[in-house]
Amino acid sequence: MGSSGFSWKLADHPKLPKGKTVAMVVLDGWGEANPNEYNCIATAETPCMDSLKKGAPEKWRLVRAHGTAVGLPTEDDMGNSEVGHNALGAGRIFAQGAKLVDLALASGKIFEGEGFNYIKESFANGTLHLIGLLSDGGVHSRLDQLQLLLKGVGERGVKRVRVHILTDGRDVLDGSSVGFVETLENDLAKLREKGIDAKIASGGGRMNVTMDRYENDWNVVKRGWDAQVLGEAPHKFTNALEAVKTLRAEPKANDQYLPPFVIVDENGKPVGPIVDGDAVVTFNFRADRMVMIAKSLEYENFDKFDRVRVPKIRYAGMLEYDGELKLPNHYLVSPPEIDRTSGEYLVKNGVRTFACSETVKFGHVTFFWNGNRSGYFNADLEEYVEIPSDSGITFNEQPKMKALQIAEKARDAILSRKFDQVRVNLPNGDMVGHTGDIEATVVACKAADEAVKIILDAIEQVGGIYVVTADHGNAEDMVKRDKSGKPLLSKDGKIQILTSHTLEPVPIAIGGPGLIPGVRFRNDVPSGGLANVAATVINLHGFEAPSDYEPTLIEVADN
Ligand SMILES: O=C(O)[C@H](O)COP(=O)(O)O
Ligand SMILES: [Mn+2]
Ligand SMILES: [Mn+2]
Repeated sequence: MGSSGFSWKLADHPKLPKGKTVAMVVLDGWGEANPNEYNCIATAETPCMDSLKKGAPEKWRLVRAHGTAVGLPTEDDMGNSEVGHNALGAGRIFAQGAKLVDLALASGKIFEGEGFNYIKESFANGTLHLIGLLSDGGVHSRLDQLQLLLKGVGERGVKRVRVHILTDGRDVLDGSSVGFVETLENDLAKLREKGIDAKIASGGGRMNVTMDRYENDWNVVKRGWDAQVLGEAPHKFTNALEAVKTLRAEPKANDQYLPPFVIVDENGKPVGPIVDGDAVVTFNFRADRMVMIAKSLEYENFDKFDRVRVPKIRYAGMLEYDGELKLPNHYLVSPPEIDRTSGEYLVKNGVRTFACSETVKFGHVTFFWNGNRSGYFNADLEEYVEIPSDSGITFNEQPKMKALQIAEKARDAILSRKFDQVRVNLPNGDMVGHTGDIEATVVACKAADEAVKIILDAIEQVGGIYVVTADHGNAEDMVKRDKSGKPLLSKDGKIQILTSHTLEPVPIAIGGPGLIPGVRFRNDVPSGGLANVAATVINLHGFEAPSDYEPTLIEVADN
């Protein structure tokens, strides 16, 4: 124990034994909603998850996974993987990036910090480039924050601004990109009225350009580099609105996957390549899909693709995206300090941990789980296994994804008895849900359910315990609804497919032969959320949770 009285040592739980293998299963994008034709989870055959639900209320319940329960600004904010896994792993609710940026913009502190002062030095002789996701989704970025940033730099001496847009259609409705570009163009026109040379310089769909994650496909980042830095892309337009409208008119085009484009002047010259002396800000607050571009902009030694020309720039992230890598070096807003996560506590108390997912969600059960920290706490006690995801496809083409392989790895880890906690993320409901393909999402949910069954069977064999939950909703509702809950129709009478997450609560189930008699969900934490899960899991490993953690969801009744 240090002089402050702090200790990593967890007290023994008075009733719950140690040494049981605990499987911690996170179904990504798996919320609870009434059955109907747009609820892919209800439509799919999910016998395993259905049987868990029969354990309600003692072994199955719902927890909150959106809004303030996960540190987001308002109850209208849907949950997402970052805040969901942060809460699951850290056991406390931290004000998250979205909120911290809001506060920094409202107080003006964002314009006084080290990061802003650093990029400001380029304002006199260079261009300020803003790169990020253009939508009001609030998952990775928010349009109103970009607007305030533009206004703020305009008031602080910027002479030339170029915005490199990434269209969304994943956290917001497909087709909404057009309206967001119009709004941004209005704002840029206002800056021009003030004598600032402000334009959109390039663009592309977020899943095709720049916003890859966990190094699944560096080509995505390269396409962005080519357009943003080199000013090269297969499509050239003189105006961004025309670009987005034209590219969207192609068969099967959608906002998420628009090809890269650059904006050129009347002579065909790109209006905003990034050159020596410029400043760059990536304005997304969320980390996972900014780490790769941050590396490409910041690292001197970089071999993931040929950058061709590496401009000498001042670069800042909206936030620091990786606390362990200190990436990037400069940022406008400090990230939440997510410390003392359950992963770190458990490892420091000797709990041997195995974590696994496929690439697209691998960082969720490692990096996000551990408070946006990469790497192991103790490589002797931990093993993190990444199964390579398919790349270059949309996941409705392969809706089963790697669920089976993840489950088999988890099963083997459980049966090996080398680990006390085996933690996985099953991506299907979420990744296929984001494609908006209802049929494929039903297949995806079935595959996830089969994977859960494999893991629970292994837990049965070793006398262990399982915790099955989810990080936020997605596949349980695939249609945009009006306030009364009725599906919204577009002008041509078609339903509007919801590709995004939802505001729904998620299930949590506990069980397995290792659960001692009397363990059940308490009924005095009705508003429990994802942050209550960490204390629950710590208890199931036989320890008391740290006193400042959100309360456990379980109790041991005297039988
Ligand atoms: O990044 C994404 O894929 C979406 O914006 C959010 O999905 P996730 O929070 O489940 O990763
Ligand atoms: Mn998720
Ligand atoms: Mn998602």
